[in-house]
Amino acid sequence: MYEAMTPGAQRVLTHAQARARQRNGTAVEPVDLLAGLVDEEESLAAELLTRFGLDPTAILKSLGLQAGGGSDEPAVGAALPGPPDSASLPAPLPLSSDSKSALDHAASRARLRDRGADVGTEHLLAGLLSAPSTQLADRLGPELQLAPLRDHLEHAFDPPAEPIAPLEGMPPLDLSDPVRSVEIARILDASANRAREGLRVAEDYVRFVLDDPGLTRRLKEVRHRLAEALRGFDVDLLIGSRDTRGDVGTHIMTHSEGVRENPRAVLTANFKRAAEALRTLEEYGKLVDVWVAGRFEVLRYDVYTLEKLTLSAIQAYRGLGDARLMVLVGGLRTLGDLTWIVGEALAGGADVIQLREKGLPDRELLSRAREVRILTAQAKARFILNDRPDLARLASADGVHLGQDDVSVRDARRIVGPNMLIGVSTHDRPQLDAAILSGAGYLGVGPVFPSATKDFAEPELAGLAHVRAAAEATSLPWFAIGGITPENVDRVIEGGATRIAVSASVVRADRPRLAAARLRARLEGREYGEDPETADVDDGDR
Ligand SMILES: Cc1ncc(COP(=O)(O)OP(=O)(O)O)c(N)n1
Ligand SMILES: Cc1ncsc1CCOP(=O)(O)O
Ligand SMILES: [Mg+2]
Repeated sequence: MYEAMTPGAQRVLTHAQARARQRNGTAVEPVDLLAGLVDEEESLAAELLTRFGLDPTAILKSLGLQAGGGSDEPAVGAALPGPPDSASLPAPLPLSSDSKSALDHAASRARLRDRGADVGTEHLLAGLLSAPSTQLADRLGPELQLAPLRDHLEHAFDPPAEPIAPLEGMPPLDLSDPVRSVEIARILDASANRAREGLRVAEDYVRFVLDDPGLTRRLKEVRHRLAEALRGFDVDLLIGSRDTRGDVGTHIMTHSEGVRENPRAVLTANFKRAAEALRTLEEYGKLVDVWVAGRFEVLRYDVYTLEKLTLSAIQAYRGLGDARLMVLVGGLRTLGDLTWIVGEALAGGADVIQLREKGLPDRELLSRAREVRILTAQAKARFILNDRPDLARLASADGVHLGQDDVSVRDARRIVGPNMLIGVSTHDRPQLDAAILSGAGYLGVGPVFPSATKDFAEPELAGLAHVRAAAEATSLPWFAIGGITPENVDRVIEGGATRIAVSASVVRADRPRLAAARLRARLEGREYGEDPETADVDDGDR
């Protein structure tokens, strides 16, 4: 197999050997091959990764590896400064069966056009992404989206299609014919405008309706990248070909285009408009330059992702928009203790109850979850179950909360379906960004202070800095958590939090209802006792 590869691809295999040895592996696995591809910096594969926004350093980081770990060993079969001292080289590790399958895929990609072709780094990359057993997408973080590149590579090596015989009476498309190129330029120009406008309308929604800095920044970036990609065309030709008054399409409007029921309908129509326009730019762009066309393809996938993130933010808002005080209940001896404390927290003003039990048998946990479901439904409050998507579904909870070591949002979504809220704990800015991208519906932000409920080592405290970072990053509902009490809650609010999640300061308080009411008052900007509705908290007897 080695001799049928380009020198670059051979070097990749050598790097992969080094990577496998570094992690004390007994065989070269697909992750080693991917790392080997990244190590070979000047290659077609590296160019493709960069073109599809996959930063090589981020890939290595996501695999838990460091840059520069590739081998300095001479490549097998490469032009060498002198003969390799084969006695000093360690015996090569075998390829795992998944790696073999990836190389088989690579070879078949290389030979689609030419049976005698050598396997290059671009084929290796295609093989790695397309061989089902390698499952590289699962190994990489959610911020690294392999799908657009994989889809691109799926047909990148297809043999050129047979030219289609022109239909009787219709001339073939000839771009050297000025009239024809003007027609294509008109299509490209109109689509560029539609894409720009659609993106701008969507950006206005996330900026002014959702007030979401993160989504606004992302949409702006996409608009800028669109402008850059359009520079790949002859801009003068595009504008020169514009004939808005003569465009028959400008006078035709369907009923559905004229009616928008609410701002959300405006949003979805415009995401769709932008994606469709990008598809047109991609398809007709191929007549001008395939590489430029590829950039529109990547942008279209980004638009789909942003549409999904925006719709999740709206859905999360619907579910938790007005919720401010989440109380985590758990560690209670009996069902009676649990129902009492939940009732007190709700009476004091909690609008979300999270059941957080560690170590109860599943059957007991489910039965308690069902009880909390009933109590929260009666009080029109939300119910979140910690850690367990399966039981959250069985108990008809409104949401499930996941930490960094719990199952991923993606896997939880497969269990709970499309509508349940999924909350994610975050302890720093990268986790916050990743949680937003993963489609989380709300976020936990902490620990802000040392907690009496869960032990954290000093360096694990995220502190108020993380609260301030969250306030700047997103409009998704997020709850500051960790050691928050009526005494320190003002500092958290000053840091930008509008919602908090607490446990000990309510559950272990002498008067839980009063504690919840004091926290609630501060979240609403009141002094406790100012509002006649809560001024006289009537604590139930324990
Ligand atoms: C709102 C909220 N934020 C954070 C957490 C903590 O979740 P996790 O990190 O999974 O830790 P455990 O609670 O499972 O110990 C939470 N539960 N709720
Ligand atoms: C589960 C968890 N995760 C971060 S802080 C925390 C505990 C919250 O409880 P408390 O309000 O008692 O600190
Ligand atoms: Mg957890």
